Amino acid sequence: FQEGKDVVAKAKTGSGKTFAYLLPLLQELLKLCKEGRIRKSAPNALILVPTRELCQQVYNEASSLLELCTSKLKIVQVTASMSDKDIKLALSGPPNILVTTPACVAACISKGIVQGSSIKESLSMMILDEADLLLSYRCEDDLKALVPHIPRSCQSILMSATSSPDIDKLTKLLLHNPFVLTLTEVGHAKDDVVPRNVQQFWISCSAKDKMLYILSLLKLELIQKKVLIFVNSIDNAFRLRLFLEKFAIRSAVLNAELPQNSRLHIIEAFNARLFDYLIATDDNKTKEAKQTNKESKKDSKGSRKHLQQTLDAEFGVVRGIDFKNVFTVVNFDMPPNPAGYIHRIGRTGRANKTGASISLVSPEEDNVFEEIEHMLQDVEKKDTNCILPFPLLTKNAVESLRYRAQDVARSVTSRDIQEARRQDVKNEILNSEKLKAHFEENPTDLDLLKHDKLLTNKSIPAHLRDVPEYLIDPTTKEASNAVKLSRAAMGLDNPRRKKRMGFRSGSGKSSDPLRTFSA
Ligand SMILES: Nc1ncnc2c1ncn2[C@@H]1O[C@H](COP(=O)(O)OP(=O)(O)OP(=O)(O)O)[C@@H](O)[C@H]1O
Repeated sequence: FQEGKDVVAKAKTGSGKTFAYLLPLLQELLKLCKEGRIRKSAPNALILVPTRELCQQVYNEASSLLELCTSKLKIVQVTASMSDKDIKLALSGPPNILVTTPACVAACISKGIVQGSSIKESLSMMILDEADLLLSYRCEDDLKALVPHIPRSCQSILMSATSSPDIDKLTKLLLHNPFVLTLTEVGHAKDDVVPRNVQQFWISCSAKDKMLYILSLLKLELIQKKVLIFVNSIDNAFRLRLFLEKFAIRSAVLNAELPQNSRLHIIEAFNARLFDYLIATDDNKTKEAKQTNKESKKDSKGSRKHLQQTLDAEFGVVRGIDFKNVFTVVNFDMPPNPAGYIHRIGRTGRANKTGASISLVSPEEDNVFEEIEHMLQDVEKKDTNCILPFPLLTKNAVESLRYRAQDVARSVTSRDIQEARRQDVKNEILNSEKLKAHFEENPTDLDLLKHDKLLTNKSIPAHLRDVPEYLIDPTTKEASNAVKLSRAAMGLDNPRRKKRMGFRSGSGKSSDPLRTFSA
């Protein structure tokens, strides 16, 4: 980079790519400042990310580094959700660093908010972060619109966790004879894609038994918290949340329908361990989003359609997001392809922490599971299976919960799901406004961040809240105790540590039904 070359850098998920490009970028800008070579008609550095959530994350990380710098560099983030007036205001100055999405920068150029000629004059550096995802967010045309305005002298860095034809396409489009850097962990193969500290497991089960299996994993405490659960549709997310709620397992749902403030606060609250289970849809390419695009053209009335229209085209809450201390990632629904799998399980095992992933694979998902296994075997050049059968859940343990699970699953109707979905968006819109005002005044107060509030107000019967001792076989009891012991060994239940992480005092074991359960 110091030689002025473009760089394509590939490194595993969670390995610290953000600082890896921010540090040289800031160093270069500070050098230009010192030498009086900063041009001021447009931003000097452009950081392009695929989603709004990543804009916020990168902006936060860069701001934390800038606070440590002696020369003051100005950074702003702009996204398509902002009004033209706010974007103009943000870009006045102009800032030294602009964090944005390709769609937003293309819109700024086409609306004349930023002049192409000014970019050509001022831009010294461009970063394409999460480059493997940029094209999947339909950004190709936006990037092509930007190409004529990038000066030949601009140095570009492309960061990616996976290799793909999209990366090659982007490299050809935007970089000049780049230096390709593949960063590996010490002692590991060059092409490893999954961090070695993440153990991967799978469970074979029918699609209709998935609720039963996830209930067994969570209720019998066979997996380590915090848990991030992926589903492929918003309806599935609410079906699962309502189902778990009936067993006193509280969770929050993260999806494209929610206002941006709420999405960001849900991530913050989850990071601060205000709740342990987060159910997430991957991105805006869910079944509903595709449907919405068609429907919204036809009809703009009706509450369901209206809700769906609020799906955010720049949403991508999961990929690239730096979730803190997620121990287990569960694929309740399998991702559509191997790259999706890599990004999902990359939410655990970040910054060399230990993690695990568990995939529930139905016969209909066998094909994609095989593709994933092949990809891992090919890439990691291993003879052995990379994804092992999950050893801690016995057939007996699952069967002991079957009747309860089936009864409860039947009681969650499509109507309940639509109502819960509507209610959640309504709550979050209210929350979002309150939160905005509140956090402006009390930036450290996390009290309002209760995204796992009960969706129903019916009380939970004791036989669903607690699993009776006689239903739990000795093997499961042993496994559950082992998980608890390792949790204690990691200090996750230490009250001081909890306080540090943002738990309020008074939320003790006796007041929380989740914690009263004993296997
Ligand atoms: N040198 C370091 N030592 C310890 N932790 C670090 C270091 N550098 C970065 N981190 C932390 O590692 C975590 C992951 O970093 P980051 O989000 O940049 O990963 P990434 O490689 O971009 O992942 P992804 O591909 O999933 O986006 C962050 O919490 C970051 O603060």
